[in-house]
Amino acid sequence: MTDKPAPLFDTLVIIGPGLIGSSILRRAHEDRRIARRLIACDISPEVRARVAELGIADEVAADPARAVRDADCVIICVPVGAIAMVAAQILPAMKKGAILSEVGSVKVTVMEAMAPLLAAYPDIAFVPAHPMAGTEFSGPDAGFATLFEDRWCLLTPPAGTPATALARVTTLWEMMGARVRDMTVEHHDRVCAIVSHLPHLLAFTICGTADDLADETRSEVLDFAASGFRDFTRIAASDPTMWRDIFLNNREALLDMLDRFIADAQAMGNAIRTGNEDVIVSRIKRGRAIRRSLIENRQA
Ligand SMILES: NC(=O)c1ccc[n+]([C@@H]2O[C@H](COP(=O)([O-])OP(=O)(O)OC[C@H]3O[C@@H](n4cnc5c(N)ncnc54)[C@H](O)[C@@H]3O)[C@@H](O)[C@H]2O)c1
Ligand SMILES: O=C(O)C(=O)C[C@]1(C(=O)O)C=C[C@@H](O)C=C1
Repeated sequence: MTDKPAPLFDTLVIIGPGLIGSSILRRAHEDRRIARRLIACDISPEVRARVAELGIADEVAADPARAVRDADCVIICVPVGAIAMVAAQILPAMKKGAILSEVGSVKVTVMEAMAPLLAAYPDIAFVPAHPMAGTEFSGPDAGFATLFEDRWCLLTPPAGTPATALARVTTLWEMMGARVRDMTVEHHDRVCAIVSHLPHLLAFTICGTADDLADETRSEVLDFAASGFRDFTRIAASDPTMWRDIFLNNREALLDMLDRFIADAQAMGNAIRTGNEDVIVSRIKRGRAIRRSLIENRQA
């Protein structure tokens, strides 16, 4: 008889088991090679009760400092603006050698807020991660075990991160089904500004613009929304707290991408105004090519 190999972590703690946190829990609950013991901790009593009902964690806790005491790895899955506050609550309680991670959609400001906290705990390895996967839904009911399948997970380890900690977090995300890439926090925030944050800004804005139109036009928007507009409304349905935090924390990169977008949109407007078919057609062809390459890379 062969002994079963030890799981990647003995105790894995998820703080904030919403869409992302509960998806990690679901996957780890299905695949017990990831962790022997799963603990979920949330500030909301309703979320805690729901996670207990769903049965996706071995324990559900209210007090973050108590929840992390035995953890080998803690992943903070709360909105970007609350990550450092949660870290300040748990770092003093974590054991030496443990790994602290988070899944926030913005990295520069999180790293700036975390650096002074982490300086007091040199024995904790901090390995930020960002799974490029999600939906417009939030909360523990929205999660699913295959959310990260074939998606990218971007890691932004600070200089000096122990190689073993980085390797374990890489393995964790690979076991979640993701493909993993390391990058700097600055590069991460610029990439996400164009591929995720600007598209959401445009979606929220176009829905607002349509809604601001006269009553008669608004009814037409609703009547005929089973079209291109509908695709914008999906991401425009996303959580206000999460997106407020993303926009305010990735301010510079997002505003830079917005300026570039406005210039390009104006160029397209000019082409339409002057009847410049070549510019119009080449833009459309570029869009089609990008869509095709996403499909080929299994990202659409
Ligand atoms: N939704 C996405 O598509 C997506 C994708 C990748 C990364 N992210 C990032 O992941 C994080 C979580 O997003 P989500 O969509 O899972 O959010 P969510 O709203 O579904 O879940 C967040 C959970 O955190 C809890 N929470 C909030 N403040 C807390 C605190 N101080 N202490 C303990 N618990 C707290 C909430 O009660 C909630 O259960 C965010 O930082 C977001 O930017 C989101
Ligand atoms: O698919 C969606 O609904 C998402 O909004 C997911 C999405 C994205 O923009 O791609 C949103 C925010 C994240 O940080 C990562 C992924």
